[in-house]
Amino acid sequence: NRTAITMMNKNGMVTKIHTRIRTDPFTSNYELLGRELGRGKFAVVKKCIEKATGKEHAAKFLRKRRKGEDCRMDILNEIAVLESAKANPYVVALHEVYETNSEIILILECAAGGEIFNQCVAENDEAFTEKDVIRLARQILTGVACLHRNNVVHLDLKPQNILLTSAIPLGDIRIVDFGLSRRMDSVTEVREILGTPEYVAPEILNYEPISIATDMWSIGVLTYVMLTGESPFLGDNKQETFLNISQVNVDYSQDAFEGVSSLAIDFIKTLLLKNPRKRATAEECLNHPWLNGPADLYTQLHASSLPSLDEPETSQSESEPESPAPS
Ligand SMILES: Cc1cnc(Nc2ccc(CC#N)cc2)nc1Nc1cc(C2CC2)[nH]n1
Repeated sequence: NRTAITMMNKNGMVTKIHTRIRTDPFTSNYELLGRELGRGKFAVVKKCIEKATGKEHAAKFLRKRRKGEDCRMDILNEIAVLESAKANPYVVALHEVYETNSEIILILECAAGGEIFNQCVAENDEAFTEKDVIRLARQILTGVACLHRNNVVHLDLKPQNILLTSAIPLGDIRIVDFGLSRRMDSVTEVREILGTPEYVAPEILNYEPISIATDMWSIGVLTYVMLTGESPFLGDNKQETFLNISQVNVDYSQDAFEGVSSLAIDFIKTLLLKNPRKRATAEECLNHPWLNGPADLYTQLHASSLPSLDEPETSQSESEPESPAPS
């Protein structure tokens, strides 16, 4: 049972973690529930119950040895990032850490609503309304703005890594999986290829420096998926997907955005820009009119393809936006 660990990563950066790493048996204090919540290449997540309190948690089992390499430092990096985000209401909370010979086990807050991915691809009334997306996007941006203020970049933001405290009624978001995250100090340029093909930014494909703007690209993709249910760059294979990203081939047609306001499209366009320096920051996004309008009325009256349903057909062409609604 150690108290604080100071570690040096390959860039020579020193990181300190304060979470006690317990070596008594995890099963003495937790009961595993059969349901597997998620599975990554080197991790599996299962729901568990803390015996002392009866509280539900998510136990993330991380293998220390991967492809013959000792990856303990990478896991301690994930713990350090979670610790640094302890005050961030939209980042999943870290409760305890256990270590065995082969694994490190993170006991994390359980977000019972699951991945927003499920609602992104849901049909009809289970899918998000634009008003839902505005509220969720504000929470994601608030959480990411806090990470970026601490020079932490997530590098794997996607609908599978944004969870909900509750799906029905729609709860709050929790950002999870900091397995690829980095602390961006001014010196080191992170150039390894990371992330999930559909959501990675062009600079990752070109092995150019990664920055907090890399996360902003992914938020653009995430918002596109939440509003349309489609993944903007997904091709029939990896090469096609990479080409779509590199050329920023995005479908902003009224077909793709049926019933979605033109302000929402403007918002996405501030993020899906090839040049990272031109992308909006999380703070700038939070000031975008799409996220600051009179929600209901505005989005109804400005849905880019539908005339407002309760208005008689006007001579105006459908695509012309009507005068802004009275506040
Ligand atoms: C109900 C539930 C359903 N599906 C997932 N999926 C999922 C997605 C990404 C990762 C990748 C990670 N990390 C792990 C599981 N997590 C759930 N609850 C969690 C999951 C967690 C912590 C983050 C594990 N708390 N509550």
